[in-house]
Amino acid sequence: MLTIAMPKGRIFEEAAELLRRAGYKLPPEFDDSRKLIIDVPEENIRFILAKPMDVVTYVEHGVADLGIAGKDVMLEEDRDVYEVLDLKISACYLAVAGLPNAKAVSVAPKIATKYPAVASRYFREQGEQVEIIKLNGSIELAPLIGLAERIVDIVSTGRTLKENGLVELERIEDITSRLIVNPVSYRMKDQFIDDMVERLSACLEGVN
Ligand SMILES: Nc1ncnc2c1ncn2[C@@H]1O[C@H](COP(=O)(O)OP(=O)(O)OP(=O)(O)O)[C@@H](O)[C@H]1O
Ligand SMILES: O=P(O)(O)OC[C@H]1O[C@H](OP(=O)(O)OP(=O)(O)O)[C@H](O)[C@@H]1O
Repeated sequence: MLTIAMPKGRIFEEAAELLRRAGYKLPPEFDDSRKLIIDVPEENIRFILAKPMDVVTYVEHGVADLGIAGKDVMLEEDRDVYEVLDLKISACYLAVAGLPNAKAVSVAPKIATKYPAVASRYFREQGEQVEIIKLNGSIELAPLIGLAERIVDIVSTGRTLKENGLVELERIEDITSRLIVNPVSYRMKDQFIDDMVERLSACLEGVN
């Protein structure tokens, strides 16, 4: 039996839809349940429903063979898992944003973000010394209340930036969700995993 860590929240619906298009018969309870473990015996699959940031932890520790995780999480976490397929769902991007016409700060401007590793790496590559402030959500608040000069956050429609009077300053990286695999599972259950990768790839053909 394969165990797949599925992210709750935004990614869930698109991921479930993709699995169904690939021919996996997911029961109706899948879409509207508070259960955290859902067995689908007909497919020989157990799904565990986890927070998006935790999916990679379950897969790294081998309690899930596979998982679906945003590239943003992969970039932030640097875990020992294989990324085997770009599922091309839940598209968004990471960007630097701030108030328009903000005055330049001479030493180490403060950057608020849920992605401290991504932000540190980005500004190091830019040769800019910054101070990173880790937040867990509502990142756009930080420049509005003077906690930070800029933010690094996910942008999708751009609505949150706009409605809070912020502007995008630099685009860091495009993000989509990825199929990730535990390295040991990859060797032990390879034909099951290869089959899933093949079926999902076939669905994605022609998707840009
Ligand atoms: N507009 C968006 N904002 C945030 N994440 C997005 C957006 N669009 C797509 N994504 C993808 O969805 C994932 C986040 O999903 P979701 O918003 O459900 O979780 P979360 O808010 O990060 O989790 P938590 O409940 O821990 O705060 C991201 O990792 C990213 O890959
Ligand atoms: O460009 P948009 O379509 O407006 O989407 C981007 C916003 O969505 C996410 O926040 P989320 O709704 O997950 O809330 P959070 O701030 O609590 O993480 C992200 O952190 C941005 O704030």
